[in-house]
Amino acid sequence: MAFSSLKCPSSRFAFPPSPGPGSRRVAAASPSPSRPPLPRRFFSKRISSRSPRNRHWSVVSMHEAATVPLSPEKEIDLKVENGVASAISAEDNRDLAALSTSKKDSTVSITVVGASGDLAKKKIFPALFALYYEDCLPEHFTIFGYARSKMTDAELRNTVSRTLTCRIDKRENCSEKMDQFLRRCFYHSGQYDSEENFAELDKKLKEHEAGRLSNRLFYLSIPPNIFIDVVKCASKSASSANGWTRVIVEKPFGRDSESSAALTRGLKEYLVEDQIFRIDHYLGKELVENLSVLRFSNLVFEPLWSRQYIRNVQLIFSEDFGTEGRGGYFDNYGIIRDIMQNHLLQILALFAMETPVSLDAEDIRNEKVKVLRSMRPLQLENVVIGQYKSHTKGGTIYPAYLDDKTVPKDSLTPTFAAAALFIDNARWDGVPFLMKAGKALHTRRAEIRVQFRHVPGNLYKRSFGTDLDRATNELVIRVQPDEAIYLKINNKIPGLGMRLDRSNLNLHYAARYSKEIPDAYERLLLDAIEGERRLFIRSDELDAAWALFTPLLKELEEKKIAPELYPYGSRGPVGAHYLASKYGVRWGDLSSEH
Ligand SMILES: NC(=O)C1=CN([C@@H]2O[C@H](COP(=O)(O)OP(=O)(O)OC[C@H]3O[C@@H](n4cnc5c(N)ncnc54)[C@H](OP(=O)(O)O)[C@@H]3O)[C@@H](O)[C@H]2O)C=CC1
Ligand SMILES: O=C1O[C@H](COP(=O)(O)O)[C@@H](O)[C@H](O)[C@H]1O
Repeated sequence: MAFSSLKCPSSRFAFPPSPGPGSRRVAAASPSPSRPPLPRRFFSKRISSRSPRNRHWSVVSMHEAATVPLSPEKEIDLKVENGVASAISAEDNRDLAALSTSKKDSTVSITVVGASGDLAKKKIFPALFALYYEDCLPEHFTIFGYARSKMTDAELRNTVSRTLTCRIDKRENCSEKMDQFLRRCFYHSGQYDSEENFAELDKKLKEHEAGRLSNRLFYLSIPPNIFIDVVKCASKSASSANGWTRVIVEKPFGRDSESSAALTRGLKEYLVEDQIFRIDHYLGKELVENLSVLRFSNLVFEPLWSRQYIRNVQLIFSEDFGTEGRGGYFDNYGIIRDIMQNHLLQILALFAMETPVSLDAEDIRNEKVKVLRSMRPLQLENVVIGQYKSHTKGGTIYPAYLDDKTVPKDSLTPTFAAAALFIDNARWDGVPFLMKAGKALHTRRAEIRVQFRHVPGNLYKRSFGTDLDRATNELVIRVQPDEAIYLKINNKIPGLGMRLDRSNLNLHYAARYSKEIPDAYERLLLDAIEGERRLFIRSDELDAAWALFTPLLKELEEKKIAPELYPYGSRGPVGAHYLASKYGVRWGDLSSEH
């Protein structure tokens, strides 16, 4: 199967890329004076100037050096050898051309490190299968699971097969596709800090790559304390000798500014920034991807996107289950680090950033960093924390957070937090951005709510009364479940009288689009394979995010602030309402007609 015949959407970006990423990539690939040389040869990036032919750049980039026809007057070739970027000579170019005569000559090897774990089984293998089913994976690919657990290939396949689903339901031959997919999955058992074990993996990968140009993706689905060991061994013993090597890193990226910086330093001893794909799976969610489209491609929204028209913005995450089974991990992090500092803050940055120069990853990430750096560090008086307690309902006893055996009996770790954040720039001066995240609440939901100011004057005072803010427009972007975008408007109730109500202009995805929405991990894995970095977190974004939260986290811990208890399955601590009302805000999700 050739790429031209892929069912996979061939251009996932509606607009051509900006002409500029080349220069930035050069900078990223160049070594800083203090960076030690890369342990192996990281080879070749090709950067094209804008031309009609690279309109489908995401597909082109899937094979980078292997797929782009040589055209010296239009393209800059870069060779990155021992960390040093230099132009490729004509002779090199001929070698490269020979090496890359056809895309059939390249292959992608995906190694899931921590393949025996929960995330690998629950998300990564199913996402890879979905990509395979959609013909989004290249013709030549191999998937390796790597972990310490002893397992044969057959055992891995058996385990993986239990989690694969034919999500794309109306298609036939799903079980045949599953068999084909599983035949391309293999397993290698090894230690995470053994270069020797990674060299064995390298040998096996080479056998599968069969002399083709090899591109390698490592997905670190492991606890963060072993990230550096793995990156060291993989880069020394199992990185690609002639194609790209990329590493997807799962959160948490540290616990605070210092540990995050240390992790980044550790990773950068073996990788350059461009090879590091820090994943935040909320950025791969359909409605989060759509945020920029909604805002920047609709005249009815973009001019309203500022303090002039927006009264407050709410970012809400809630789960109707507790931390059961993950208490050990969670207790070390808490809800602020688990959800707010990453998922909700990333959404906020996308929501509030200025218009980027283009849709290029660096342009978008530059704007996100700017807005994050314009934010006021969080203060204790603008934060409420909570922890769920046991609750009995309908004869069922729901456990308290502290009932988890892996959680210390006196833990003060918050399972709920609400916060008011502010962006001190011209666009958002004075507008509260309210965040709320909690476990074991009454519902599962993630949404963005934008409450607009009231229309000046009070023409309809007989209908609205004096509380004009009750009758403002509200835009709701429901990320999950049941994806939707709806706008609350004031409307005349049909009839001879003049009575108003609030009704929704509703874009309900299930009703509007027949296609099933891909899982966030599918989009992100495909992006990493294609080298598209837009939805991954750059290190300066991460620094800015930690700078906002670190002082607060330290203060909470040093002062041993006790969380307000709330019953399992409730709407959370009352303190969250007081916090919102301090800024004249009502949580939109708690109103009677949300
Ligand atoms: N699970 C989830 O829903 C989510 C997970 N994440 C992150 O993804 C990563 C993987 O998550 P998950 O699969 O749940 O993690 P697991 O705890 O299941 O760990 C994955 C694998 O890593 C190995 N491992 C576990 N603990 C240790 C240890 N202390 N030392 C060495 N190896 C260890 C085990 O493999 P073996 O013993 O076979 O070597 C295990 O199967 C983590 O960083 C997590 O924070 C992020 C978002 C959601
Ligand atoms: O990263 C995390 O996300 C999940 C929620 O993800 P979702 O896609 O199911 O909404 C959360 O449960 C977990 O605590 C957190 O680590």
